[in-house]
Amino acid sequence: MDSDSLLPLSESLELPVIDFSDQNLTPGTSKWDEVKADVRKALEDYGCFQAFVGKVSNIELTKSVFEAMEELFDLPVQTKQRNVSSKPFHGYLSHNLYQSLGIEEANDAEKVNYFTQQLWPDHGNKSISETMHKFAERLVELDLMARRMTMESFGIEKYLDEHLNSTYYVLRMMKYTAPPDDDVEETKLGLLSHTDKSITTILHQYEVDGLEIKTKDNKWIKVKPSQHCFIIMVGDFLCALLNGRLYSPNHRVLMTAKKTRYSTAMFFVPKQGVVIDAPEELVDQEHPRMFKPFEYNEFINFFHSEAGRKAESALHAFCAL
Ligand SMILES: O=C(O)CCC(=O)C(=O)O
Ligand SMILES: [Fe+2]
Repeated sequence: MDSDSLLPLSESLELPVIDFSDQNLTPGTSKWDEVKADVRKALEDYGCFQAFVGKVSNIELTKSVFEAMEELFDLPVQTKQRNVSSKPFHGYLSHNLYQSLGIEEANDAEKVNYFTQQLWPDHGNKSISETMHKFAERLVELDLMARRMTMESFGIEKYLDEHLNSTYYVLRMMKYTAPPDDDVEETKLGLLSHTDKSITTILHQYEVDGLEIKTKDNKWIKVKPSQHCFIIMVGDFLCALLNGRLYSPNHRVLMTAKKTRYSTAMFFVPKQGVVIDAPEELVDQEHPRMFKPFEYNEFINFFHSEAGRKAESALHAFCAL
């Protein structure tokens, strides 16, 4: 087991919750600027926060997503293995307690149909396709707000359109089997500590907890599942794009409850060929350039190499100046 297991779990710390439920949350309003300041502060402090999206708007949708996941993961392994992609680690994955299915560009209805047709070649699955598509659209909406706020808060909003146009989306659905009934922490690890190889990620836990975020002073914060919140997190590429001004937090899944756990993660990722380079506005004497420009796939290839897997931070090992 890595040294992470020795770190204390903070009982008192909780991730900040920021209210995104106001229908009038639009750029240029004072409400927008208020929320933007909270987002900036939370991302500086924790690299992530919980976005509260309202008491009612979300419940039906997340319930349908949960039911869809139960149906999907109940399929035979050979069927789930038909969820393949030309890109590595984008399709069905399974190890220890963890299994996951992936939908590329889940905000595009045709791509979601393609996914259900991989699993049900005769006629797909209309209801699951519609649910996952609607869910992805909702997450994209939320991400666009958070990313606009973040870029505005660093005074680089003039690059926003270019930045958003160079992004695509991957939705992953995850199921973690209940751990064995023993007191060994290692057997409860659903997902090893990592930083996300994304620009941003939006996570959601369905009923059962497990997600833990590492603070800057090396404590684990356990995030309680909430029907009304999504966790928005900085990934390695946003860290590089912002010249290290925000950091991508380490996080893991520890299955302390003896229950099956479902979660979803929407990854916002640079498109093929996009070069990540911090704009000049973020480089000055106080903030010297931290990373050399790099292309997404080159970094991913490094990340999956022996050296990348061994590195404490693949991002720093790959392109720190
Ligand atoms: O299952 C979770 O809550 C976290 C998943 C995660 O961190 C990931 O897929 O990168
Ligand atoms: Fe992650």
